[in-house]
Amino acid sequence: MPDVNQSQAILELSNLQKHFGALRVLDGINLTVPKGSILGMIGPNGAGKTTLFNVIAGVLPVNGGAIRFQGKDITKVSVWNRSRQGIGRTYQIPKPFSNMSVFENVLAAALHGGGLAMGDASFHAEEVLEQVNLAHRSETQAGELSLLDLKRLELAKALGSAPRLLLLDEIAGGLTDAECDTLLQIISDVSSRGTTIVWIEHVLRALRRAADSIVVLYGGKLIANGSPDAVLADKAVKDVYLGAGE
Ligand SMILES: Nc1ncnc2c1ncn2[C@@H]1O[C@H](COP(=O)(O)OP(=O)(O)OP(=O)(O)O)[C@@H](O)[C@H]1O
Repeated sequence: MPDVNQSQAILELSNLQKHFGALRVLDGINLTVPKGSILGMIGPNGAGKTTLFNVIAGVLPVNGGAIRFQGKDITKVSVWNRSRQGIGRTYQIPKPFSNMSVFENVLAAALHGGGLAMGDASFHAEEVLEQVNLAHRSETQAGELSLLDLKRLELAKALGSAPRLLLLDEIAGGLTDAECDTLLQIISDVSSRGTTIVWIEHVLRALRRAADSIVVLYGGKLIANGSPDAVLADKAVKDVYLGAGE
């Protein structure tokens, strides 16, 4: 990753620590995410990737270290406030309100996550559904969607709060190659509109195509950080991760 001075950084993690009892899941994470970039994150199962997202989003408190977002220390800021400040996320297992329509799900995100008033939230929800190509299913109950459309909805819900930083947690999992390409197109469009993306993903072909750089989490630390080609060719990375098979 190129050197980034503070004005170009949207997110800065300094010596982050997160422990579950004796388990040091995050053990001194230092990371600077440049504004406008797509940063891929990989690591073996259980490495702590989702925990890192939970810490950045404010769902879990840290045991040490600091998180700066858009130049401000947000280490002790509530999850609700972080969302209002511009941190959005998707979940590994999408859990929309199944009995609500697609539109209502995104509207709820815009109202609660984004803090928009009803009129603005409604307008924004329509825009976001256009952006992820789900507008034609606005009135469909979320529980009736195909996997790809569920992923589109998960993305739309995250975009509902108009994030400046979007955390994607394994959004390409379970899709066919063609479906993955469709999703990549949408994510690339989100990025080109100025949203910074940190993307945890096991589908490496997706990161290879989309990411500006990739970091590898292992043993509580980031053991690699560089261009997709360099990181995925790195011997230490292959040993701890790719050994499991791409
Ligand atoms: N709330 C919690 N309490 C105790 N241990 C937890 C908690 N959340 C996660 N862990 C543990 O922390 C470790 C990291 O889990 P995490 O889900 O962050 O890994 P991951 O890298 O996202 O894995 P995967 O690729 O399988 O999604 C695991 O050993 C997990 O069991």
